[in-house]
Amino acid sequence: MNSVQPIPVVVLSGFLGSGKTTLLNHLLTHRGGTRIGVVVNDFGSIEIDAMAVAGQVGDSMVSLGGGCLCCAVDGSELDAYLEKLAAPVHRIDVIVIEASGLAEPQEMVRMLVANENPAVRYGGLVQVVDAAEFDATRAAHPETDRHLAVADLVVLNKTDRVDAAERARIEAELAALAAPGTPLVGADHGRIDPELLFDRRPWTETRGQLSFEDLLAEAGEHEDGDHHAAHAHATYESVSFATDQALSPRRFIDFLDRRPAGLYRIKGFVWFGVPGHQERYEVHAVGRFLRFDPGPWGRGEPRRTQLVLIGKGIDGPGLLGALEDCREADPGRAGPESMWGVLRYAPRPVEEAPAEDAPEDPPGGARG
Ligand SMILES: Nc1nc2c(ncn2[C@@H]2O[C@H](COP(=O)(O)OP(=O)(O)OP(=O)(O)O)[C@@H](O)[C@H]2O)c(=O)[nH]1
Repeated sequence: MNSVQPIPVVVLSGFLGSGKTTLLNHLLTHRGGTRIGVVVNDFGSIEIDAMAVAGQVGDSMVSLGGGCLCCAVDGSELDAYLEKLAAPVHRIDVIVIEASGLAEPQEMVRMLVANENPAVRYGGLVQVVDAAEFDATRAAHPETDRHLAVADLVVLNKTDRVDAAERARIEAELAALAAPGTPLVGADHGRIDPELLFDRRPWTETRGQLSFEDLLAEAGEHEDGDHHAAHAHATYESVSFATDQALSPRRFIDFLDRRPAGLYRIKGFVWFGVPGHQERYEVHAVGRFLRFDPGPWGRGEPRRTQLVLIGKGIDGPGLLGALEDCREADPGRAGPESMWGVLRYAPRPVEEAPAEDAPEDPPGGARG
């Protein structure tokens, strides 16, 4: 059985000039030891420094050429690019697609969800909004509202260009346009915490020996850390939860369904212990987007649940209490139907999985 987890593919969408490239540059320079694969329309605006620091120049960078990504590339072409990026030799941890400012994000999401390559998985849709141009963009491009409705995370960028009252007004409008519970993050020059989108590996985890490039990037991180990165981190809170008891799949899904909008990200793994579903379920939530990836436990690895929750203005003790209430003392008695809620958010069973471990047909797709 293949224990390598599929690489999440995050789509960065937003109207022309909203700040997608700026945000992508920020992610590239604050990625820690994480290796980011990038798919963009053109490299013109990606800072060469960021690319060099990220060690992404060369084969793992893929340009789709000019024009609108969705229109210019059909599904099979995108699949080929993703396959190239996902080749084990690149050791890519996350792929970010910067959709052209004119792209229909739904189309991109559809292509990714339909992608049959087991090496990648759809990882959520981030919609970047220009605070200063919000009204003008909506008036000229009514499809903006539709794009907001399908976003998993909304980034209100260019907050430096509006005053507090204007920002509050736009935030209220965005909350009404986005699906209920969609988190909204404010940003100045795209400076969001990269942890909202992917796990940042520490340098030591990915490198045996630091190369010159790594040292350069590390120095850059520390230098910058005093300003942007540290600032971004300071505005978020994170809470950790761990238990050796199994979690009730029904209660955990209920917890996730009711998660507050300020809870931007959840990552970790869960042990449900339900007969036929003894795998380790990796959980990954970005905003409203939710995904479970079942996989094998390591040899001798204790069965347990470990989660990190990241958000702003979240009630840490309340969340931990709610997670404690999800614990299940006797998971062996649960029927397979108790897993349906979880399996709705899991990918199709992998072919190599032993028959007795293969999940039943889930009653829905993997989209949250
Ligand atoms: N004042 C201000 N300017 C910003 C901010 N974010 C980005 N910009 C500027 O806005 C312009 C457009 O930003 P980009 O990151 O290129 O936007 P984009 O969405 O990638 O643009 P397209 O590729 O044309 O769709 C650039 O001049 C940025 O420097 C911000 O938060 N505040």
